[in-house]
Amino acid sequence: MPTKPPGAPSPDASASDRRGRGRADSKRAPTLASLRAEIDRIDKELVALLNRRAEIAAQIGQVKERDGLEVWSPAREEEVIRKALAQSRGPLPAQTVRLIFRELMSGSRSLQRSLRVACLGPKYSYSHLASIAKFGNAVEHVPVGSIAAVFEEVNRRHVQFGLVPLENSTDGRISDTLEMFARHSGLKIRAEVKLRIHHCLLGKSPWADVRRVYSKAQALSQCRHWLSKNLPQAALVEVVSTAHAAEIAQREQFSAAIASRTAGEAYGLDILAENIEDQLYNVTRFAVIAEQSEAPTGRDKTTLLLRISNQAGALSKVLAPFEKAGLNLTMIESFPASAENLPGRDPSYLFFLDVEGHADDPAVSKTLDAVRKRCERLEVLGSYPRGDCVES
Ligand SMILES: O=C(O)C(=O)C[C@]1(C(=O)O)C=C[C@@H](O)C=C1
Repeated sequence: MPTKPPGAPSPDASASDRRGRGRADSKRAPTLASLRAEIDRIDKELVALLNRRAEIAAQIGQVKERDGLEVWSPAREEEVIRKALAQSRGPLPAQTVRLIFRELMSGSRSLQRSLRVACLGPKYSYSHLASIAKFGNAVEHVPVGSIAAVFEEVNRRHVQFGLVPLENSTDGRISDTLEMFARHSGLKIRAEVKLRIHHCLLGKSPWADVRRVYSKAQALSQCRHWLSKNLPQAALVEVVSTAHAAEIAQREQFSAAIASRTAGEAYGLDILAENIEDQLYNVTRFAVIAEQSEAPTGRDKTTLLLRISNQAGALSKVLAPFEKAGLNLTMIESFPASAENLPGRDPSYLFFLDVEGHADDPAVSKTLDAVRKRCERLEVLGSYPRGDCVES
């Protein structure tokens, strides 16, 4: 039941009652100045506490360096955020608590070591937003020109991590990323980021004058019905990223871009329409790629790449051990093994699978041994903590 604010008249109080009580209460009612003084006192304590926390994080950094441990621990960060959300009784919204703790840990991490993360740019692409959602703002986000370049940057050790899109709930797999994994990239998935995607139509011309709409192929596809209904006259033009589309719309007349609200603000465009994605639930899953994957946390997922012979029943034979062990598969994607196929031979297929659990869990490890015997190639692309969906 809603509680009555202190000093508020009860609904049945008479007007003279209220006038009398109003005079008495005005003596006790907090003033703007007294409330602000209270906030100043709390802020003083908060700043001291935040810095105390940062000092301890810096000490953790020294322990990690001594023991040769990695600075970034996505599992621990998820745990800290989960505990903070469970302890919070409001009135701050959960999303605010999450953002505060994300930035707190981002700043603490940067005291231990400065990190660089490559993602598909330019700035304010959804990959960049996913990188901010995972690492916060106290890392160096390095926007590059293609998904292949993200892999390259990590492989050459120009950055510690890369962020690449894996799949979208409306539009399916991101072939450029799967193809890079298929080419024996040698890199591992270290964490996942599930980002809720809200698209905006951004531009400088009135909606009715828009002749061309630029965006990444997946974003155009996710807004296909909205576009055909609302902008049937416009030509749809695919470009490398949504943020690049925003850059073009900034300088070209009668053009618009489909990108995030943040990209619109960054590139000085008007929001002509928002939330134009066809599906209410439009989530892209990104992978953080690195040289190594994560240790088990008890709440993990493993991504596998399989090459299966082109024979009747081969796939069901390969999947049988998962069923026998009661292991849940959360994704399966087939992909032509074009780089490995030879002319004159039946084409073979690669399969990308997500299985719940960590490759070092005894049940998963035993199952993978059985699966390995039934396929032509099995690669563990990474075991990592399962991520929660976050707003972009
Ligand atoms: O617990 C750790 O390992 C820390 O380094 C501290 C901390 C934090 O600020 O809470 C910072 C960075 C890590 O990625 C995880 C957590």
